[in-house]
Amino acid sequence: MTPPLSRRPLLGCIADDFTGATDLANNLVRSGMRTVQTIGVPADADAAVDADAIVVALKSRTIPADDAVAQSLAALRWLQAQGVEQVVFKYCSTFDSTPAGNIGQVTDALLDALHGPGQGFTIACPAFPDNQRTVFKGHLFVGDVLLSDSGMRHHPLTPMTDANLVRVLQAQTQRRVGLVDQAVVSRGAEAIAQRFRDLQADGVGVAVVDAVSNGDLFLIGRALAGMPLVTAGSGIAIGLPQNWQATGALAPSSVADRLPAASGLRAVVSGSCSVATNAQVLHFRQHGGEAFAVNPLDIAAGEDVAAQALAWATPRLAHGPVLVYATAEAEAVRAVQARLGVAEAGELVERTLSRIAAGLVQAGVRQLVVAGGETSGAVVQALGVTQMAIGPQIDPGVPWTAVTSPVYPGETVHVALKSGNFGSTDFFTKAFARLASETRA
Ligand SMILES: Nc1ncnc2c1ncn2[C@@H]1O[C@H](COP(=O)(O)OP(=O)(O)OP(=O)(O)O)[C@@H](O)[C@H]1O
Ligand SMILES: O=C(O)[C@@H](O)C(=O)CO
Repeated sequence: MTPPLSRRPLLGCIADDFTGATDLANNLVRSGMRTVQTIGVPADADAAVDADAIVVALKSRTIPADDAVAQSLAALRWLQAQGVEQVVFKYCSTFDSTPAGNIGQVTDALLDALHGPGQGFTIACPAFPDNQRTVFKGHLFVGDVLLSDSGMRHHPLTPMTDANLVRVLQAQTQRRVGLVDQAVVSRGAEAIAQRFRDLQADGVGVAVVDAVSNGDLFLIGRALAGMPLVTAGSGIAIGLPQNWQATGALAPSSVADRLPAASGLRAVVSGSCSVATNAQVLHFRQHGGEAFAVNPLDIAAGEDVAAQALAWATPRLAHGPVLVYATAEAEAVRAVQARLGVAEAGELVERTLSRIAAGLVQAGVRQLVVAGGETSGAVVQALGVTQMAIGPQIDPGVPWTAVTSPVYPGETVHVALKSGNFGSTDFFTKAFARLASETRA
């Protein structure tokens, strides 16, 4: 049964990875929506969720497109059962995908489900200016360089070698892809909405939308009022809540959840090989942090690397946060992939890091930072997490959360899921200081 109107969430979101989900939930909370994040599609179809927005976190970014579509449609059906008015399909601000998927394929499936086969219209807008992701003339920039000139060209699973999003998306979708460029966006919400109508009349099904500032995202957000499906990065959260605030359906709520006080031991598990994470690992080690490097070739050779890492970490945990990392520079990653295969290398490392994370929590870690979206997905699943409450922001896109897990009933485990490219160089030390100061009684 659909929950009563007054308790219905307004916005339902489907995120294609777990760090991306907390990133979106964080931005929604900061923009005035009480937000609940679930891990996977909850089993209870009729659960009444007391929140303005729900983010369903999937791990569907790099799985086969058919599986990603099936999981996304299951999430859509569950969100529809909650009575949501609008759905956001959230992907990476660096548009992580390949011609095999999954952004275009999932977008097609969601549009088909909402509007009928081949029908409907939506946007694609990965812009997140607070994290230096901007879209101009359909081209995605990371800081001052094109996506294809950024570290993303070496991504282990989804190397991004073309910054032209119209071209990238057209290779993944059956629908025609169009563009709403900055000249239109700067003219305001009505001009943007008119351009949506014109493009749709011309047979376009998905429009890449330029955005170079939060101001653009506000204007785009207004033009998205009533659009059943929006596909975007987390930046879009800045512009959507205003539509319900304008109708009175949403009372502005102020802040993220106040999380319980931090306690327990501290650790970082990192499987991200991004430029930012490599710098963060180096910074942690150069500033005296204790660190254990996981070598994928040792895992492939049959060594019990998880047991070795835990034996190394256990006596050190009492003295401060420890770091366990597979993070490596692009050249080293390529060498490993050449030996083991891309997917196999990724899976081996993810499985090992998630066993290590579970072992660390078993050993008393209650403050855990995880770096990397795929890695976070594996870790959160290994910890049996079902829900995450969003707390204080460490850096744009990365909040602390308090997790609910039947594996740790009654325990507070604080977890921060850091997207590969997010966070300042001193993130791994700053994060714990932030949690201590923000949750102090
Ligand atoms: N040394 C390594 N060699 C090969 N693969 C590795 C190595 N270290 C990590 N990996 C794999 O690389 C992938 C990194 O993806 P992950 O999503 O965790 O990080 P990211 O892409 O930087 O983060 P995000 O998705 O948040 O941007 C994982 O599958 C991980 O297991
Ligand atoms: O949008 C981003 O950049 C992040 O939320 C993310 O999805 C990284 O995995």
